[in-house]
Amino acid sequence: MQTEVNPTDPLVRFGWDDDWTRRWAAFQDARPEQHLLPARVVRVHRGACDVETPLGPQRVEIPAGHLVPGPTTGDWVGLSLDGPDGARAVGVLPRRTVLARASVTGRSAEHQLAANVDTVVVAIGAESRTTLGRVERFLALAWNSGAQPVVALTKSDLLDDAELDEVLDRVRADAVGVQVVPVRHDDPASVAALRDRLRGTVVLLGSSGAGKSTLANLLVGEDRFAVGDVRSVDGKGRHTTVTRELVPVPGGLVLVDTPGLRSLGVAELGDALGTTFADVADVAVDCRFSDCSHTSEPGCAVLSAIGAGVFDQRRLDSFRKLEREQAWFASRTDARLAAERRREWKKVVRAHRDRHA
Ligand SMILES: Nc1nc2c(ncn2[C@@H]2O[C@H](COP(=O)(O)OP(=O)(O)OP(=O)(O)O)[C@@H](O)[C@H]2O)c(=O)[nH]1
Ligand SMILES: [Zn+2]
Repeated sequence: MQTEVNPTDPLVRFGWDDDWTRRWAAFQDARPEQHLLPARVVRVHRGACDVETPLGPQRVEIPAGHLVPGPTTGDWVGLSLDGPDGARAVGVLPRRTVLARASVTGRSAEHQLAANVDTVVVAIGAESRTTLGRVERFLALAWNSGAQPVVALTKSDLLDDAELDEVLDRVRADAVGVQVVPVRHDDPASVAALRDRLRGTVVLLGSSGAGKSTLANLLVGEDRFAVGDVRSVDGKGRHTTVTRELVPVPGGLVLVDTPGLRSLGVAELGDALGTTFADVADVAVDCRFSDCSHTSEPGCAVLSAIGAGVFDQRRLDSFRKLEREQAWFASRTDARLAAERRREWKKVVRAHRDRHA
């Protein structure tokens, strides 16, 4: 008896699903003359990537500028095996989602953290009194990527029941449309409850010490990620996971390990800001003036809602802060584009002058 072996089966552990089968068929149809293999980017190096292929892991060279967009962790790529010097990536499959942030260097280019993420787990230490503004920022980042956010309220064992209920209420009120799940490392049932809400490729985001590595280990079922007060001795400060990796989780998830996001900028959030602050945005449509700043205008529905206790002033402030940041980012991007246009224009002018000199 013969059973059909699907050549992409080994990739299921790395997130291959029916949707990717379809996307892959379209990708191949566009390149009928090539023999291609699908592969997922597990780790990105300068000029090369580690990928997982149906034949196992492999390192492929990616010459600078060879692939646009450059592959990022989580991308699916097409590998050609026809070349003289081993596997070569010929293209990146259209992405389902992209998790990105404004670059740490302050330059205006977005910094891509991971591609094709389905679920973003925002880890918040229940005991940490994390400013909720920070949570909203992580949520906005998640919504903006196209992935579904879920909040894990970690270390819930550090609070008594009454305290936990209070924190849960507070976080649930601010995480509009997002499941908030309390977890603790000594309670497997709490981890299972979280896991039930995850699907596909999963990223853990959260402040340093929020318990991401602990949670990752619990999900994977082994101690793969360094936990806790490990500090590097190179003087650079904290020890965190430095390479992003895809780790298959038993039961069909793929975990992307991201280093602690220390300076988390908000790139162009677009609609994501409105989704994160759906409660405020829903009310704001009832303001008398369409450009209401919700500070002192008559007929401001947002201020009325704050007065009536629908949400608090802090939430509005947080919304405004992220809005300002977004506007700043957009202006930086505009400035950069304008500078590029000027440079292009100078080239044109110079070429013109040279021709007529
Ligand atoms: N009491 C308690 N402590 C926890 C729990 N989860 C994590 N911790 C502790 O919190 C500390 C930080 O946990 P990590 O998992 O390293 O946090 P992290 O978010 O990965 O931190 P970075 O790697 O710096 O980003 C460690 O000392 C953990 O032992 C929990 O459920 N309960
Ligand atoms: Zn208003």
